[in-house]
Amino acid sequence: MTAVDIQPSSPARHLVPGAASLHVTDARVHLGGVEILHGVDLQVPTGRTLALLGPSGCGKTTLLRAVAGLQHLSTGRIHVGEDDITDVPAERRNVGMVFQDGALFPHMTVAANVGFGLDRAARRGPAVDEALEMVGLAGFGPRMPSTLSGGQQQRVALARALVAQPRVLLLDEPFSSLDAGLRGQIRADVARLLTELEITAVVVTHDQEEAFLLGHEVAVMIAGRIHQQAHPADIYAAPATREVAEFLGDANLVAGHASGTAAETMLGAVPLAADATGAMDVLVRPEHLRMTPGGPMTVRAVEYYGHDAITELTGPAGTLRVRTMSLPPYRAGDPVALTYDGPPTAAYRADSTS
Ligand SMILES: Nc1ncnc2c1ncn2[C@@H]1O[C@H](COP(=O)(O)OP(=O)(O)OP(=O)(O)O)[C@@H](O)[C@H]1O
Repeated sequence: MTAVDIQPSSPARHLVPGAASLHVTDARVHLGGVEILHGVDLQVPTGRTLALLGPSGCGKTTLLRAVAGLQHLSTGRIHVGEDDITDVPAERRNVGMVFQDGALFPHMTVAANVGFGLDRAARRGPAVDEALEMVGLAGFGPRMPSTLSGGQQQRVALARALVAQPRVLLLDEPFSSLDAGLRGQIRADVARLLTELEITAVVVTHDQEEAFLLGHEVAVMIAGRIHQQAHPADIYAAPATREVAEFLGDANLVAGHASGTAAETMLGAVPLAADATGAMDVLVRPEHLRMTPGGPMTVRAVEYYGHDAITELTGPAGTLRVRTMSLPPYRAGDPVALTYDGPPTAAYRADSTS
C-alpha cells in the first residue's frame, strides 16, 4: 500500500511556508575512523515525503543527523532549496527533527511542549495554536502529555517540529515506540498529514510496509549506500540490486539462463524486464507462482494467515515460497508443479555478491 495523494482541505492554511527541496550529493561520513556512509545521493522534491528504508545499522540515522547538522560530512554537499547548508550550523539550518519516542516533557503542558524552542514573544503569538491545529489537536494546548493517547503524543511531537516552520522535516523511526495495533493506525494518520501539509520530509524506517505507506518515494539504503530511490511500486516490481530484492522480503531467487527477454528456469521461461544473457538469478515474487498437483517440488509447510497463505516448497528449483489468496489444497509432503505467472521481472548476475 502506498500513501494516496489527498487534496488538502484548505491549502493556504495547511501549507508549511518555506518548505524546500532537499539534495544530498556524494555524502561520506566517518565515525571512529570507519567510513559509514559511502557517497550517498538523495533527492526530495518540495512537499514530498521520502522514506529512507534499510536494515539496522546501515547508516540511516547517521544520514539524518548529517542533514540536521548534527554530524559532520567528510565529503559531499547538502542543499535545501538553492542554499548550500553543508557548513551551516544545526541551529541555523531550519531543519526540523522528530525522534523515535516523541520525547515530550511530561511536566509541561502540550502548548509549552510545542512552544519550547520558540522565543518568548513567539510563544505568546498564534504559532503554537496554529501548529496544534495543523496536526488536528486544536484546543489541546492546556492538556498534560499523560492525558493523551500515544498517537496524540506523536502528533504533539510533530507540532513541536512544525512550529518552527522547517524547510525540511526529518523523522527518525517515529513509530517505533508504539505498540503494533496503534502503530498501523497512527502511521496512516501521519502519512495523510504529511501529504496534506505539503511538507518536505524524510522518514527513516526499517519496516517495508511503513516505508511504502509513508513515502511518495522510497530510498533503500544498505551498508552505507543508497541502492535505489524510486516509487514504492517500482522498487517492489524491479529491485535494482539483489540486496534490495532480498531486503524487501519474500523474494524467491531462481537460477536460470537468460537469453534476451527471457530466462529459462526450472519453472519454465520467465520474462525479463531488461535484456540479459548468461547465468542469472531471477526474481520471482511468491504471488506470481501457480501450483498444480504432481511435480518435482515437495510441499514443506503451509502457513495460513486468513487474508492469504504461504506455501513453502523444496525441490530442484530450490526452496520457494508461494502466496495464494486462500488456503491451498496441499499438505506437507505433497508433490506440486510450479509455473511462473507474473509480469516481466528482474534478474541478477549469478556471480554478483549478496
Ligand atoms: N560514534 C560512532 N563510532 C563508530 N561507529 C558508529 C558510531 N555511531 C554509529 N556507528 C556505526 O555506524 C553504523 C550506522 O549507524 P546508524 O545508527 O546510522 O544506523 P541505522 O541504520 O540508523 O540503524 P538503526 O536502524 O539500528 O537505528 C552502525 O554500524 C553503527 O554501529
